[in-house]
Amino acid sequence: MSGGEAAVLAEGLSKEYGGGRKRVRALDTLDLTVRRGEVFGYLGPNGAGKSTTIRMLLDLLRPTSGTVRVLGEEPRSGGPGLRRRVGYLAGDFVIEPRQTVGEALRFLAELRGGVPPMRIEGLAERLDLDLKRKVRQLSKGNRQKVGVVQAFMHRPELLILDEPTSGLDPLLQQEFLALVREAREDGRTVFMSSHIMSEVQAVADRVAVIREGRLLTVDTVDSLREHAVRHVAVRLDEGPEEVDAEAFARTPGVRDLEVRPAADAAGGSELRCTLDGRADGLVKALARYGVAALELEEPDLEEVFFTLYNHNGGRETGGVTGHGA
Ligand SMILES: Nc1ncnc2c1ncn2[C@@H]1O[C@H](COP(=O)(O)OP(=O)(O)OP(=O)(O)O)[C@@H](O)[C@H]1O
Repeated sequence: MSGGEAAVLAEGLSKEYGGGRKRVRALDTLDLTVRRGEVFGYLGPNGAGKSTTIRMLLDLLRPTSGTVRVLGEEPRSGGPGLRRRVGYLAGDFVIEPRQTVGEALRFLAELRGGVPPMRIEGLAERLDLDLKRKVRQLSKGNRQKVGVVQAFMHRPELLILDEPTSGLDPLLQQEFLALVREAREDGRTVFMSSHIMSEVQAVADRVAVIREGRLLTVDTVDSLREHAVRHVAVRLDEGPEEVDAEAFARTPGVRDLEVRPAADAAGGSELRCTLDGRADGLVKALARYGVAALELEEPDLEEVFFTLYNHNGGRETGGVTGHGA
């Protein structure tokens, strides 16, 4: 095993479906490195190419061109040995409907070289999954839980999760995110795709954003947050006529400035603006005044993604939501 290598390495990875006039370029010369031990979010709207990428990592699809390595091996030649080191949750996870959940999981556990029954029971309990139910009786959310358990149960070095929280209710999404954090604490690597920023920002160290098969950006969540737009509201003791609005408007990062009399009759004024990036300039400009109250909204990374999706490359895309749709 080559511990120093990246968990996932893709170079010039491209995939085309179909031929002739029906040809679809689903992925276009993608370069990607997922480091060992990180939680890596893979974000993009529907149809961006996320599942296509993931299927190539698992050798369920072969690239049209380019190369990919997973845990230092080529998916194509890694065989069962490599598959045991990886936990995979497919976007369209399906299992044999006639078995009970427990039987299905025990069967999958055998394929992965064995898993202590307590481990399966513990995960099922955390996700509130009944092992005695027949698979065919399960709701979509419960089937997704089976998918989560089978991906995590053998403590794989690398977890590859395609839209893992789809169908899970909010409480279980939290439990799922706790599992992801625990995997990272154990030094394992998680690669998870999503079209929802909020769930990824809660756990990911870095995120890649793709659209129409191309990589738009790769960055740490912290850095994205630092560069994100925030809405600011400040209550000043001074009235609007005493506030130098122009000086504020010139402050680096400040946009959409408004200064108006405070809503109540107590005098003073209310300053509102949006802030791009760091807050230093604004804080220094405010220091000249009496600041009665200050609200600095947490940066909304969803806005960053809307901007990336909609302004990079010019064409509009849909399919991005801010909530667990
Ligand atoms: N088997 C296929 N044959 C033809 N085109 C395909 C096939 N699979 C995917 N595509 C197309 O390739 C593009 C990328 O699809 P992909 O499923 O990888 O996107 P995705 O980001 O995973 O989106 P979603 O979240 O909707 O699954 C889309 O335009 C899709 O229509």
